[in-house]
Amino acid sequence: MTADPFSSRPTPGIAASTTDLSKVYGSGDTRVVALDRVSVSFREAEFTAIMGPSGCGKSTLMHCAAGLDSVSSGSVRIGTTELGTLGDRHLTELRRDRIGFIFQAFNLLPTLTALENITLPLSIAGRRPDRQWLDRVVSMVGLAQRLDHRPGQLSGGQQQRVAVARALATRPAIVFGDEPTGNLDSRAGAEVLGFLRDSVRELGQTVVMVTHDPVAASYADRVVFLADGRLVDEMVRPTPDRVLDRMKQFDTRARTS
Ligand SMILES: Nc1ncnc2c1ncn2[C@@H]1O[C@H](COP(=O)(O)OP(=O)(O)OP(=O)(O)O)[C@@H](O)[C@H]1O
Repeated sequence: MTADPFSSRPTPGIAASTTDLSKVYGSGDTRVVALDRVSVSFREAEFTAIMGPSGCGKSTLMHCAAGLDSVSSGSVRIGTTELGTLGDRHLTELRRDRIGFIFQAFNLLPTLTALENITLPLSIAGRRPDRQWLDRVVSMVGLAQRLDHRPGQLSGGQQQRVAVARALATRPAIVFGDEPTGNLDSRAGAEVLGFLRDSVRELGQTVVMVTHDPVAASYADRVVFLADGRLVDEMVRPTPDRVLDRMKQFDTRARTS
């Protein structure tokens, strides 16, 4: 019998989850265990930051959870759908229709206007934009006056706002950001983080963001900490100082072990 990815019951309020997720790169001398049996849930309408020392597996976790990378063992769910049961075509459709992505590099198409970039995922999917939703997203990120501009005519912060609006345009089940403010100065970064938080508070979006910046993490509702490929801690209602203190413990441990 073929496994039906839609058959099993979802856990209410969970937008995405991993169960005993492991990811191993290479083999023999070059074998790296990037993730070691990580089980984590991302609740709906919650903003989660993933933190931890460099090389601890943050990006790998995000890429596996978003179906951008294969897993070595364990499972990943987006809503009710277990990604391991999907073939390539269904996985591509799921990424396109149900996941929004924001990367450090804005990844906008230079020849398209801001509006065309924002609606591109919908155009590719052959979907009509939900006008009301689009208007809310565009006004939330403050781009109403810039929709006809091309990326080259926008500042870095404005370009990343276009990328945020593009990620939200399809009204995805979950938005994943990999260091979304990594290329921005602190003011533009704060704006983008504010918009991500607003998308959670005002629009009920679910956002998961990888960051190394305690200030960025403090915009989240919850921070999960990875170390050496394992989930080691979590913090609710983080502040920059508390996150910084927690990160310092990793540094101390690394120096004394
Ligand atoms: N394609 C790959 N091939 C081999 N090893 C990899 C690959 N991608 C990542 N790794 C290794 O897996 C581990 C986790 O990498 P990952 O990029 O997820 O860490 P990270 O926490 O995001 O790091 P950083 O904060 O420095 O970006 C690291 O040891 C890394 O060297």
